[in-house]
Amino acid sequence: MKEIKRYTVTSALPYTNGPVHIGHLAGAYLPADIYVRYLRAKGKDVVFVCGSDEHGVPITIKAKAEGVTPQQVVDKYHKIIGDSFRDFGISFDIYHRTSSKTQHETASEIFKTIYDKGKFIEETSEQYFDEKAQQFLADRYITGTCPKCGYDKAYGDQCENCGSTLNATDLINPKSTLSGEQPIMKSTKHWYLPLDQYQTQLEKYILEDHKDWKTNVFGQCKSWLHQGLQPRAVTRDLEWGIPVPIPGTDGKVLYVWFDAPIGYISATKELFGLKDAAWSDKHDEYYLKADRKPQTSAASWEEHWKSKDTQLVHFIGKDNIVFHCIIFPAMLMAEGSYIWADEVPANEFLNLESNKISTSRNWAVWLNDYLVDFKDKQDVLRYVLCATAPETKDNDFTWKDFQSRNNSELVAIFGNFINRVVVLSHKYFEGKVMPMGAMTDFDKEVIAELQSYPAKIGASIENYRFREALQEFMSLARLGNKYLADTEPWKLIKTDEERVKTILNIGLQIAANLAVLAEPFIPFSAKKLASMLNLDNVSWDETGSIDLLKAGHQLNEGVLLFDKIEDDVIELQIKKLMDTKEANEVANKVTVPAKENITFDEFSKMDIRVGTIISAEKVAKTKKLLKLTVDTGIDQRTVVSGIAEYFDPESIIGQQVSILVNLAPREIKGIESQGMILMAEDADGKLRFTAPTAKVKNGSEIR
Ligand SMILES: Nc1ncnc2c1ncn2[C@@H]1O[C@H](COP(=O)(O)OP(=O)(O)OP(=O)(O)O)[C@@H](O)[C@H]1O
Ligand SMILES: [Zn+2]
Repeated sequence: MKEIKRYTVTSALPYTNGPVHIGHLAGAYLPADIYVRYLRAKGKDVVFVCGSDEHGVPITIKAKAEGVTPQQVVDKYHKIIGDSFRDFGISFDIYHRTSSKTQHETASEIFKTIYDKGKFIEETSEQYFDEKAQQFLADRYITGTCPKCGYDKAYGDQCENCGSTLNATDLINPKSTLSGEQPIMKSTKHWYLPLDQYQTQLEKYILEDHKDWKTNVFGQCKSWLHQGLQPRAVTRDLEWGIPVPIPGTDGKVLYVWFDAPIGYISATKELFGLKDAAWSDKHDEYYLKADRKPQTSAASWEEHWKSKDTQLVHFIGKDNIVFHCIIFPAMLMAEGSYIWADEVPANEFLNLESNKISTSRNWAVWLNDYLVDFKDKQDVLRYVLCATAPETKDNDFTWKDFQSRNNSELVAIFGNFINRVVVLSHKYFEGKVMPMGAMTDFDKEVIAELQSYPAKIGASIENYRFREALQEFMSLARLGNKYLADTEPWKLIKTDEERVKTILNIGLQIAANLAVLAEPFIPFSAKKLASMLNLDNVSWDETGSIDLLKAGHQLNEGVLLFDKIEDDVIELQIKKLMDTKEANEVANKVTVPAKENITFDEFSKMDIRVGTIISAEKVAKTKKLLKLTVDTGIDQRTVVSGIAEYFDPESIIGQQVSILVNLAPREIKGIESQGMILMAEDADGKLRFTAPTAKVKNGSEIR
């Protein structure tokens, strides 16, 4: 085990083609933030860096679609994303961006070093070219069928269905996303990182030295290495990006995945460069903390990237594993002077109400929207996303679960305990901490349990088991709640005030411990609680003690930490999602092609009439069927119709309908159905009656 002197913690650079959603948070940002806040509370040296990933094809596609420049696209989302991270309490030391000068310099320098060492392969090859757009088609400029899984919307660099990393030339039936045309082949020169030459070194690095990585991460790496690594192009024929830093390469830029991870390095560089003079000038631009410089004694950014005693930790989602565990380390191996990731605690994916979160389909809970709709409730989302984080397998976020975790855990357990102990202290002892008297055996048991929590929570965090850590934390809140419920100070106050002093002292010590231990998870509430308790500057290592608040210490007024979230608030969010779903269905619905021609005689065989529904009831034990009685003008007959999901029986009595009366009767669920009601099916799948625009006599023929 290496001795760790300092930590460099990174979260995946969010791609600036949209705001951040709850999937991003659960995958790469919230766990990192919890980890870093914990390290800070432990007094460790740490920098936490991130920034916007601003290059690459999707940005240029978006810019084109919106009629603006790529720079305008990234400026817009850099601000939306940066603001929302800050307001959500993601405590980056710097939120940088890859379009910055420092990034251009750093990425160019690293490329140049590898180039000068002769470690790239230079190769002219045939690449797809769109003749209409006069452009080479890299990455997302080309789509086609994935050769691995057959998905027909795979991109030139990756299949989002099976997760395979692809080369554009692997695609079956390639099409340009610029013109929709089939591209031609044209030769062009590119630089390749020969990953195959690093195979042995990577195998040792991962398969031998990092058997401790999370199973999902280790498993993916193993399968990559097992397949055998191939050289990978690290340049592209594009305008938007970091120009290839060698002469005669006009119109070529660095591949976005070569550029992006270097963003972590340049962010750290920028941070250290700003330490003095420029510190206050750059607060807004880089989301620096006015009140807190990074907690590190390192003299330069290099110590955080080149020292063997630095622990480098990348927080990412599962689709980024190969880039962080194989490609980025291989780049740094080729460069030669950097350390490689020590830990890559990648998460699986969070889904939303059983569907994959998607920026393009607007199936997401957007952080910037959440912060408006749930003002001052950052901690509720932080709590729920941590409690349900997809640490070992994909997981689902639902609004009902969000509501119930708030109401039955945060409000009913944690909030309730804090409220009781603070309110009672004010009521009985003017908000003063009373001295501890004789302890009962139960008191001693509770205190012993309290003492075990900081180490348990800490160990879970250090092992990247944030859900478990949060559960331990809540167990301590539960312990506090139970302690008061069992000792019932509100009853004892009439007979034994001395005993109540001890009970509330113990209760307040638990509350004070919770204030410190809560900080990594729910920092806004931790701060409120600490201020209620008039508690400051307690470090993680001081917790577990029953001496955090001295006898005679004055508490401040109590405030509620959490409040109940009502049904209507949740229903509104669910409705938003339903509206999105409907809009997507309508957008995706293709009109069914026309059927084959028929003769007039064939048409005339159908006897369609106008009738009126005169009674309707649900068919027992079915979801879809209604039993209708229809006055057809000829007779009154029974029709079984599959419309129960769309209409209440009572609401359709009196409705005029079109009915095919000479359809041969048939038995449905034991009822003879004599005819068929004609319905129109809308794009969203909803059924509507087809009826004359004004009332007509029952039995009128439709011809
Ligand atoms: N649903 C999700 N669950 C967990 N992690 C996710 C999810 N979606 C994205 N991530 C992670 O968030 C980080 C930033 O993602 P990035 O900006 O690259 O967006 P993305 O993966 O293209 O997502 P989207 O397609 O939804 O915009 C990455 O590490 C990615 O793995
Ligand atoms: Zn695929």
